[in-house]
Amino acid sequence: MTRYDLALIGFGGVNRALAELIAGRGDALEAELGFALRVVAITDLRAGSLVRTDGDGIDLAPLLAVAPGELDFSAMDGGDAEPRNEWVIREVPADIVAEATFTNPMDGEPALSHVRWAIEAGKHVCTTNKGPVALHCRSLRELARRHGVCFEFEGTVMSGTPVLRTARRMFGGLAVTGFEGVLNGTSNYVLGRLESGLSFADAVAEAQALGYAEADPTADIEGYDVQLKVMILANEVLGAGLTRADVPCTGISALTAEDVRRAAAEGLRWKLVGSAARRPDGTVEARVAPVALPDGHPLAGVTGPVNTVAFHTDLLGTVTVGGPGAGRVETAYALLSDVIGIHEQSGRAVAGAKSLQEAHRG
Ligand SMILES: NC(=O)C1=CN([C@@H]2O[C@H](COP(=O)(O)OP(=O)(O)OC[C@H]3O[C@@H](n4cnc5c(N)ncnc54)[C@H](OP(=O)(O)O)[C@@H]3O)[C@@H](O)[C@H]2O)C=CC1
Ligand SMILES: N[C@@H](CC=O)C(=O)O
Repeated sequence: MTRYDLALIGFGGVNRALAELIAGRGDALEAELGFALRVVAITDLRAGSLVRTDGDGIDLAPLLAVAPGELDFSAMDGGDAEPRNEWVIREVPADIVAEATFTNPMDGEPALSHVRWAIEAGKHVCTTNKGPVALHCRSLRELARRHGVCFEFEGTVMSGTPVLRTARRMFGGLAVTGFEGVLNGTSNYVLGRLESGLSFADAVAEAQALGYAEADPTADIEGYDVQLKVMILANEVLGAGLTRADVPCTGISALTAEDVRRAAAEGLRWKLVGSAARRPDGTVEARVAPVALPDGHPLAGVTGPVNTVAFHTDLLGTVTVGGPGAGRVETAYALLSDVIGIHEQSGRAVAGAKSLQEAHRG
């Protein structure tokens, strides 16, 4: 039976939920997926680092019993008060690094370094962190290719909803000409709560408590989170090569509760829409802006933390993908789907190597 040893970098909502998945249904996953998962290292800004590479690795249940803000690895066997990220990523023997620290829309750090260190150390990486993917995907992919490892990031767009894999695997032979979508769970949740009478501040606080918001919710409200997601989608699906400067961005902070309620009374729904379209000269135009959509519009009915993106294609017309856009468990599932993707690719690599050996022998 194959086993993957995981190092979790950042132990907030998402990686904690991944640990819960592994602790709660590891055996069922093993039976269904054909591989076991063992967590051998965890680092976190506040909790420090914890490394156990013997036996079953880190015993997750006692950690998960401690409230998130109160975890302290320093007194534990294999623990340290410092988050020794570089040492853990480079030196601790793990197969896969799961990166889920905060998204930095300016330069992608510290996650960019975490991803680079892992790849340089010959480890597969999966991340939900939009910074390194939106800003440095091409160079990280090339680095991963050179080191023969996988670089996976399904959770960076629409959380656990498999929009990137759908576009990559299912759109072969189609020309995608553009897309538009509701791509941020927090702002969409906030707009809905404003409509039902809540204040802006209370609606944002709810989204934070529910695990939808970024560590700094300004990114959700001012649209930077969607800007990164539009870059990732456009670069992956349209081959665009967009930078932040190419994606003008307006968030929802200028909208008042009164604006939202008045629009609703007139049959309009304010949505924060991210879009990209191929111009006739082949370049790609993209933007993020709030739009008041008429009730019948396919994106007008997208509520709460749900996200939806409509891809425009030549052969199928519009293809719409929808599902959870935020949430701890939903995003942890994206990491699990990345691990499954790594398993499939490793399987293919092993099968390829075997058939090559067989060809040489034969
Ligand atoms: N939650 C969601 O719905 C989704 C989240 N994402 C992305 O996933 C990532 C994680 O999200 P989430 O778990 O919700 O965020 P959290 O803020 O809950 O967790 C991030 C954790 O990483 C820790 N951390 C920050 N910097 C470092 C560092 N340098 N070294 C070690 N640990 C560090 C934080 O510590 P401290 O709290 O002390 O700062 C925190 O515990 C983010 O990049 C987010 O954008 C993507 C899709 C959906
Ligand atoms: N803060 C983000 C989380 C997922 O990327 C959102 O609200 O959509």
